[in-house]
Amino acid sequence: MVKIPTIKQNDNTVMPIIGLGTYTSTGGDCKRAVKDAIDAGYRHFDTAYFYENEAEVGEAIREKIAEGAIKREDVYIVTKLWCHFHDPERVEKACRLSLKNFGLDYIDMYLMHWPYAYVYEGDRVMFPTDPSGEVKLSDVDYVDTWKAMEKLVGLGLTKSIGVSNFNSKQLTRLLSAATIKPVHNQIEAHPGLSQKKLIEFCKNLNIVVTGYCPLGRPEGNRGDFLNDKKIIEIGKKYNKSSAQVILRWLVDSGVVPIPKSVTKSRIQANIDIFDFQLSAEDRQVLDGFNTGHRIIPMTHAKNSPHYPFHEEF
Ligand SMILES: NC(=O)C1=CN([C@@H]2O[C@H](COP(=O)(O)OP(=O)(O)OC[C@H]3O[C@@H](n4cnc5c(N)ncnc54)[C@H](OP(=O)(O)O)[C@@H]3O)[C@@H](O)[C@H]2O)C=CC1
Ligand SMILES: O=C1CO[C@H](CO)[C@@H](O)[C@@H]1O
Repeated sequence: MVKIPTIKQNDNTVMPIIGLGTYTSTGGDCKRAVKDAIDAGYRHFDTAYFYENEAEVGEAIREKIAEGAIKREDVYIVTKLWCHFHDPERVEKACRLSLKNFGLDYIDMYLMHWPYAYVYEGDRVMFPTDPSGEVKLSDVDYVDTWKAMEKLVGLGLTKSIGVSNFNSKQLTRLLSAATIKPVHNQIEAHPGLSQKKLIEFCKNLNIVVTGYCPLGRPEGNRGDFLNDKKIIEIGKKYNKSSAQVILRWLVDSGVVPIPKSVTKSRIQANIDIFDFQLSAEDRQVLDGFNTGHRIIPMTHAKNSPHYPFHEEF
């Protein structure tokens, strides 16, 4: 079993520096993946209300606790408030819904999934749309949503709170109003979008960056970075796969990656990255892939005043 290093965060909580992503893991695959991951050594799990798999993640963890394999305090569970729950009146209810899905009494990290909001039309209506098919945006300010999230910590529903997909200006504005500082900013990070400026910005504020789509979200045989000859060649030097090289590069870049997999061998391999060190030269090669291209631009929200990607970083 791999022993994953941990990081101490700005609220004194501690988190493993790589986790398991779970977006699109459903239908039994998710539960099996979380259990395989626990066996492999993972102790950090990333999900969201939006992924509709909190129940599977919770079931896997509760079964592993019942088996005596882990204790609740050994695992770090991250989930997220979806955009239709931003109205401060809905935040506590949304968090309690997630806890009910998990079958647990606290979350480790509750993130605001995006800075922009949607109109609420029901708990399960994730993308409320108008007759022309446009997503109905709401003008709730993320600062007001954050104020409601701060109360969740006092209620003991979550140990920590953080944000996702916030740009540097939004973080600055949030910090000027916050009583509790965000612990995380979860952002897209992979060789094509290395996010050096935002990572440095967050580091200076002592905010941990967790990185989504760390492998560039490969699907089927469309491997992009995973099939790249230069990355494969680097891997050969260390007897590692291109996925392992990329994940190690992210960790060395100050990012906590959360690769998703439902494949046991990949789940195991993706954390087997702590027994080698990339040379400065190899890290530079990885740095050279940055094009700034986003896999997840969420352009349907570009007219929201809180859309994050109009800024440089
Ligand atoms: N905050 C946010 O807005 C967002 C957060 N996220 C979070 O980040 C996580 C990771 O991002 P995600 O979009 O899933 O993309 P990833 O970059 O993690 O790619 C996942 C894909 O890579 C495959 N894969 C995993 N490991 C390997 C490997 N070693 N070799 C080859 N293929 C591999 C998986 O296949 P298979 O499962 O079949 O093995 C899956 O198809 C999400 O699952 C979610 O938890 C993601 C997007 C946005
Ligand atoms: O977490 C997420 C997973 O990916 C989705 C896009 O495919 C995003 O909408 C969402 O933020």
